[in-house]
Amino acid sequence: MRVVVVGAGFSGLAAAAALCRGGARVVVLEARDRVGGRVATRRLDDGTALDLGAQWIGPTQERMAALVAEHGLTTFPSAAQGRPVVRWDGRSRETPPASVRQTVSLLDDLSAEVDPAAPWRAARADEWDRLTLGGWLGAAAPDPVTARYVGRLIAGGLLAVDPDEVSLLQVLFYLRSGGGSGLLLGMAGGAQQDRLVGGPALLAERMAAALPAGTVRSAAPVRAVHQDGHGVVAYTDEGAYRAQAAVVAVAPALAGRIAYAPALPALRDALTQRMPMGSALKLHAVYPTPFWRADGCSGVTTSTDGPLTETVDNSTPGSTRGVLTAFSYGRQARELRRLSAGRRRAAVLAALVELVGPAAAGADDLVEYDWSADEWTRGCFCGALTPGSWRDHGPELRRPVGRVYWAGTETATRWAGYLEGAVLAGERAAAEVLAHHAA
Ligand SMILES: Cc1cc2nc3c(=O)[nH]c(=O)nc-3n(C[C@H](O)[C@H](O)[C@H](O)COP(=O)(O)OP(=O)(O)OC[C@H]3O[C@@H](n4cnc5c(N)ncnc54)[C@H](O)[C@@H]3O)c2cc1C
Ligand SMILES: [Mg+2]
Repeated sequence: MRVVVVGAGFSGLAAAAALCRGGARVVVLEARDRVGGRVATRRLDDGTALDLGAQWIGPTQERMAALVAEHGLTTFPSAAQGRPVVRWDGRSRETPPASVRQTVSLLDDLSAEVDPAAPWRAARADEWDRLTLGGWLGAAAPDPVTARYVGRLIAGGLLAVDPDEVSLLQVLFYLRSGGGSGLLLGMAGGAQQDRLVGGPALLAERMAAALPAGTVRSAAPVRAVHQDGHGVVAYTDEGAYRAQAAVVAVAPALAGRIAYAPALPALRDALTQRMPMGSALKLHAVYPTPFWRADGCSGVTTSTDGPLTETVDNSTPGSTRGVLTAFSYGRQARELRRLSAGRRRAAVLAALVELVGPAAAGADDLVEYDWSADEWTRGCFCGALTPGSWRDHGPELRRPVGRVYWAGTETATRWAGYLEGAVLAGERAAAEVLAHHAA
């Protein structure tokens, strides 16, 4: 059997490997001139490596751990020594008040009622999907500052959206899919625990290299997918690829930009119109040294206000330079995007000064990459359904359309939105193809 995979991100690469193991002949068509999708490494002239896209893996992300080992790579723990700073309504403290833990625990409790494979079946699904996280926090959080902080951390930190543009149900799904807030928000013991030596782009390259020679065609954007009773044809600018089945391993927002013949069923197409990509900016401030460590600070900050929701010490072992990586989400990221590069740099450095002290003004460099402006990603970290969309459109996330199967991290039921979810989704789609079409 011949199968065409659209997209050589982690999901497409994992699907291709699983299909090959199952005896299929596979071609992976990738729009970019590189594999990996939402991962990329930038090397500074002194060798300091910056992960512009995904970078962390952690406990319970078993497929990623296995792939790292299988492809001869290793991890190192994220830097976490020293005191964190919580910027709370204009003042600095070391930990957030107990009201934060209480409010996040309420979310964890509610998420226990959501099956990540079918969130629309939760007893209170309709109520929770009508309500935005911001609306829920307004009533459930004990005070407005707690509401703001939790909104920024959960809607922003997890989905890169504003609390007012995401439903409570979507948030509960996401919390459940990643195993709860303790895992999702954690550095040591959580999703931000480890980084890959050489960066995740290197793993993607090795996954591609392990496929039979010639499997991956890069610089081959798929413009159209046609199907009939006999097979599918994927059209690129260079040629047509025939197969028995196709796995589309891109986010729904991008899958919807491909032309299908026959046209997609109404509900499936409507799903692609209701799952916008998040709005995160990941910015790396590069310093001669990690100066914050001398003050006993970890470089890990969170805040209730300002353009940056969180920062981490992202310095790399082997480099003497200090890297402070900052994240801006939703509306704050959109406001930063509207500024000129010079003004954005000034705004980011001013925010860093407030978080870690005056030395933050002396950055050698501020390295940014805007995934929202990248035509083959269009936003990050992932896509999320808009409020009110789960009941009618959620069931279409993984439902095949004839010979076309859907992968990509957005379709995962475990670790959706993460590299782990991407791999699991690719392997699930591959299993569906192998089960329905004779090898
Ligand atoms: C800044 C940032 C930070 C992140 N941090 C983390 C993290 O620390 N840990 C974590 O686990 N996850 C993180 N994520 C999320 C993670 O990157 C994604 O979940 C994962 O990479 C998604 O993989 P995918 O294969 O589903 O999609 P993608 O990586 O988007 O792959 C899709 C591929 O399809 C290609 N493509 C698109 N359209 C077409 C077309 N028409 N024809 C052919 N090819 C096409 C794209 O070029 C791309 O290569 C982060 C993401 C970003 C951007
Ligand atoms: Mg992919």
